[in-house]
Amino acid sequence: MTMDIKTYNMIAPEGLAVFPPAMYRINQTDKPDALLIRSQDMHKTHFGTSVLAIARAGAGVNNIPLVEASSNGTVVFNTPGSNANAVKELIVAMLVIATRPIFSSITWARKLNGADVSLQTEKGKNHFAGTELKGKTIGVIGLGAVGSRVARAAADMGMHVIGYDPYISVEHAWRLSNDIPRAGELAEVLRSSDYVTIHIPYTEKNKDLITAKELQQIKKGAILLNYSRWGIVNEDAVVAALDNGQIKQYVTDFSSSKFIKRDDVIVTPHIGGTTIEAEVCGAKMAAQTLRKYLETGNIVNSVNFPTVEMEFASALRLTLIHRNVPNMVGRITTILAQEEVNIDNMINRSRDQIAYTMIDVAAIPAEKLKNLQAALLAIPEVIRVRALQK
Ligand SMILES: NC(=O)c1ccc[n+]([C@@H]2O[C@H](COP(=O)([O-])OP(=O)(O)OC[C@H]3O[C@@H](n4cnc5c(N)ncnc54)[C@H](O)[C@@H]3O)[C@@H](O)[C@H]2O)c1
Ligand SMILES: O=C(O)CC[C@@H](O)C(=O)O
Repeated sequence: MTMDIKTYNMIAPEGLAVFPPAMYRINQTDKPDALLIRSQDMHKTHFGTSVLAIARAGAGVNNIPLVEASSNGTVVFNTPGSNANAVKELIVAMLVIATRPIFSSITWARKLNGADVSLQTEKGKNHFAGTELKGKTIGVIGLGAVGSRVARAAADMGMHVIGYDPYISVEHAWRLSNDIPRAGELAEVLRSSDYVTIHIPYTEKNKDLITAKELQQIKKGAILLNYSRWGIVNEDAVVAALDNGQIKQYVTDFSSSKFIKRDDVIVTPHIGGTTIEAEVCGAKMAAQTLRKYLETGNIVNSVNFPTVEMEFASALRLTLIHRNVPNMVGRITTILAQEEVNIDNMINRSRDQIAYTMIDVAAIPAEKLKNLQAALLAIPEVIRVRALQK
């Protein structure tokens, strides 16, 4: 088996090294079996039905058309938590940068000259008094991989933390210690926080989560941080809230022409996950997840398919992507029975409109396998059938 992988964006070489050259070709065809991407806008990038899977090295998947991918039978993966520490560390830095005049003091100190620089420094430093984070309240919206780490770090710096995440996973709830209270409503967080930091995915539901109404509820003079995505915070509403003094500063990873040259907006160029460690971790995780799927059919860390794992112990594995409708298992196994193929092991899982079935069987002659695959694909609700040799 030789498979083709196509990459978009800069993928760390450590990730590409996960693909053995004897089995995989990288960027050698326009009809790849799988894609390995970062922020490439796949809504605007054509990917054909040859693409079995797309792995996103990173957390956000709003750059991938998930509904279209599911209906093509394309499994989409991300790398949960791979860059969460990088974002957390940047948030800690941005909280301090927003709170103390670090850049202006450095710029001033650089301009000094003469033999008495140290004296001038001591004299001038009073212009650069900041405040401390300790004792202030921070609202953390979204308590997943990033938000739960930010909440912990803020608490460790002596901040009062209020979390808000109505959909928190059991795993992340466990990670969050009991000393971090959780609010039942967004307004509660906005009302009482000196800093509000947002760590949620961009989805239709989260579009414009923070707009004029929410910015009216926010504590006067608060600092708002958005290291999640464009579109979650309404830019016009932010500009208005800065102009009328409702918020003191907006700190974001997502640039806009509306923010250029504003002293009360700090923009970083989407570098939340841009550390060597996070890029290596994300690329390796994405590549390993792709290999697992391509070679065994097992699915982990998918954002549009169920998690499905079964030990690959037989000579042949059939994987079927199909619509999630009643009696599919019955129809599939009937065809196997008609073809006189005995099932060694089988698993079926579903997620929303899509379902996935893996069936392990003993070796089958090539012609018989071809007929079996054709018969399975002829079931109208079946989208894709693969046969994997162990
Ligand atoms: N700036 C960057 O470079 C960078 C890096 C990593 C992640 N991100 C962004 O941050 C997002 C979060 O990353 P993560 O790794 O923590 O993801 P995650 O999936 O681990 O956590 C997201 C959390 O947000 C919660 N949530 C969803 N909608 C919510 C809402 N309306 N209110 C409150 N909580 C809500 C979910 O329940 C989940 O717990 C990503 O989707 C991505 O868009 C940006
Ligand atoms: O690939 C990147 O650098 C961005 C990553 C980040 O936005 C994410 O969603 O994980």
